[in-house]
Amino acid sequence: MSSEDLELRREAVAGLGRELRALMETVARTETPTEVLQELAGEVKRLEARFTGHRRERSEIPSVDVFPFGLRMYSPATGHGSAFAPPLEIEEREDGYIGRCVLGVAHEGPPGYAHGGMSALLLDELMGWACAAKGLPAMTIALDVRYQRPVPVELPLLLRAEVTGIEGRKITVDGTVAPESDPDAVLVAAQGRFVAPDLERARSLFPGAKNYQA
Ligand SMILES: CCCCCCCCCCCCCCCC(=O)SCCNC(=O)CCNC(=O)[C@H](O)C(C)(C)COP(=O)(O)OP(=O)(O)OC[C@H]1O[C@@H](n2cnc3c(N)ncnc32)[C@H](O)[C@@H]1OP(=O)(O)O
Repeated sequence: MSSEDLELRREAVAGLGRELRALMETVARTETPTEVLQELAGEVKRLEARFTGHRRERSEIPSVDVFPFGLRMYSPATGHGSAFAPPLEIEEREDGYIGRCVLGVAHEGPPGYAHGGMSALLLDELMGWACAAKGLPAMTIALDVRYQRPVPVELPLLLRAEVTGIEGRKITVDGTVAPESDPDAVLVAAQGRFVAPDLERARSLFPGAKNYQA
């Protein structure tokens, strides 16, 4: 695919993702009549049939992605093509990574607050980016999440992740979730342990990743 075609496709994937997220939020909030819901289910099913062409296999890397060090368009945390992702917008800083997002009612656990799994998901992802920035694309082996205060939905959030230790292929990372307006008022604090798989293990886990060098 030419670079212009790739850019166009990424824009199309992101555009569809944006509309799907808006739809998920509407669905999670609606009290529309039952018969309308029944009709809409049929319409959505018909829409699904319009996704023709190649359907990627389990381990296949999407044509719009850069794996393992880059863009993941369908990541449930950062993917602009994902209906489920907030999506988390991430930015590299000198001391690690920060992420920004606003969660919706579709991400609710307790009414008005985010599901605890969402905080864990977003922190896990951001911590993974912090590992990759050290040249160690890694997988989580442990995640200790402390929920200090509930995370309101519809509130701009600031997430931080910082590598605190590297021992061979093992990495420890600290992460937090806070309101963007008050970054010191930590709502969730986490510590993650990651392992960068060795080359042989990485090749067998991710057969779709071409030309990967450790
Ligand atoms: C081709 C491209 C490649 C790219 C590379 C990956 C990129 C990836 C991108 C993911 C994008 C981010 C997304 C968010 C992060 C997820 O969500 S990751 C998904 C959740 N995590 C998992 O599924 C991981 C499951 N665990 C595993 O598959 C294996 O443990 C791993 C992580 C592949 C490591 O396997 P390995 O390379 O064979 O490591 P191994 O030699 O057994 O162990 C190395 C050291 O780590 C320790 N260790 C390993 N596993 C564990 C464990 N589970 N518990 C405790 N200690 C452990 C060992 O004891 C050993 O310690 P030492 O003896 O050296 O002191």
